[in-house]
Amino acid sequence: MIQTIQIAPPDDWHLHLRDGEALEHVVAATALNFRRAIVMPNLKPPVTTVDQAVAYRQRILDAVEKACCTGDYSAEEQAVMRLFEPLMVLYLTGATSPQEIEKAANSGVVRAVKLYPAGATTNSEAGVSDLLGQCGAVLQAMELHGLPLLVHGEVTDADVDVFDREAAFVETVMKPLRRQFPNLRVVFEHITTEQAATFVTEDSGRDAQGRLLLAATITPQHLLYNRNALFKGGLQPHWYCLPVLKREVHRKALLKAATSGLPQFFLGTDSAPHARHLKEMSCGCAGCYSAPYAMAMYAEAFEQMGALESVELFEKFCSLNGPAFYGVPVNEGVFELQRKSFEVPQRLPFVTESGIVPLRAGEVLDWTVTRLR
Ligand SMILES: NC(=O)N[C@@H](CC(=O)O)C(=O)O
Ligand SMILES: [Zn+2]
Ligand SMILES: [Zn+2]
Repeated sequence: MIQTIQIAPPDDWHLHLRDGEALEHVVAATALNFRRAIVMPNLKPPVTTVDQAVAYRQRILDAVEKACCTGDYSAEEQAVMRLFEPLMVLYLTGATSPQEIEKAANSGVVRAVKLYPAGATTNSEAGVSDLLGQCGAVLQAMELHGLPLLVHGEVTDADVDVFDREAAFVETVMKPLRRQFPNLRVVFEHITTEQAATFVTEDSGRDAQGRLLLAATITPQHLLYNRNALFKGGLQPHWYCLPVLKREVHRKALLKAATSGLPQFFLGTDSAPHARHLKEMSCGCAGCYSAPYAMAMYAEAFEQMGALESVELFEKFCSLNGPAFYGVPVNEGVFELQRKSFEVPQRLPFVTESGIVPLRAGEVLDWTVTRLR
C-alpha cells in the first residue's frame, strides 16, 4: 500500500474566492494547497470588465498578504502562500463586447471568459440566456484570440428535470457550439454525468497551435459521492451544489475519466464557500467548500480506482493537464501527501458568525498534506 505521494504542486482550475472579509481566509486555504487558481467571476456585482478583473486580482493578492500577517501561519507556510497566483476570468453577459475580449486577451491577467446560463446557479442572474443567439461576435473574438470559454453546462428550462440538465446541455448547447465555433477553446466545468464525460473523452481535437479545444474539470464531491449523499438520514444541505450530485453510474464514469490519463481532464475543486446559516435555511444556497482538504479527497478518489500505485495518473490530473491546456509551465517543487488520518473540522470560524461548514465536516480523511514545496 502506497504511503507517500509526491507530485508537482497542483493548481485549482475552478475556484470561488468571493470578496470582502471572506477573501483573506478563503484565499489562504487555497494558497496552502494550490500554486495557481482560475478564479470565478460570479461576485455581486459580477466581474465583467478587464479593469474589474485587474482590481479583483489585486484584492486577492492583498488578502494573501493580510493572511500572512495574522501570525496564524509558519514562515514556511507564508512563503508558499506568497507564491499563489490568481488567474482571472471575465463573466460573460449579453453586453460583453468583442473589444473587451481583445483587451482581455492582451491583458496578461484575464485567462478565460465564463458562461453562466442565466438562472442556472449561484449569482448567475446577470448571465446569458441564449449563448449562440446573443454572443456570436464575442465567441468569434474569443476564437480569434484563443481565449477559452469556461462553461457552467446546464440548461435552465423549468420543464427539464434538474438531474437531466447537464445531459440536455451537451445536446442543445455544447454540440452546436463546437460545430459553429470549431476553433473556440472550451472547458466544460465541474462535469457530473456520463454524457459529459463521454462527450469530452471523444472530442480530442486540437487547434493549429496544437492546443486542446475541449477539456473538463471535475470536483472532489462528484468523484466521491452520488446523490444519496443529499438525503442520507435526512436532508443534507452541505452536500448541495450545482450541478447537483448524480446517480452512481455517473460517478463511476467521472472516476474513469479523471483516472484515464487523458489530457482533457483536470482538477477543479469548485470550492464555493457559503455561510452556514445560508445553507441551513428554507431555501439553501448551492456550493460546497472543499479547498483546504480537496487534495486528500482527490487522492481518496484515485485510490478507489486503484490509480494511486503509480502516481503518474494522479499527477497528470492534478498538476500537468491543466497547465498544458492553459499554456502555462508546470509548477516547480514537490507537493506531498502522506497516509495519515486527518479529521475535517465541523465548522470553520469565518465569513460570518455562523461560520462555514466544510465538505465532509467531522469525517476522517486518509491523507494529510505534508509538504508544500
Ligand atoms: N457550484 C455551486 O453550487 N455553486 C457555485 C457556482 C457554480 O460553480 O455553479 C457558487 O458560486 O457558489
Ligand atoms: Zn457552475
Ligand atoms: Zn463554480
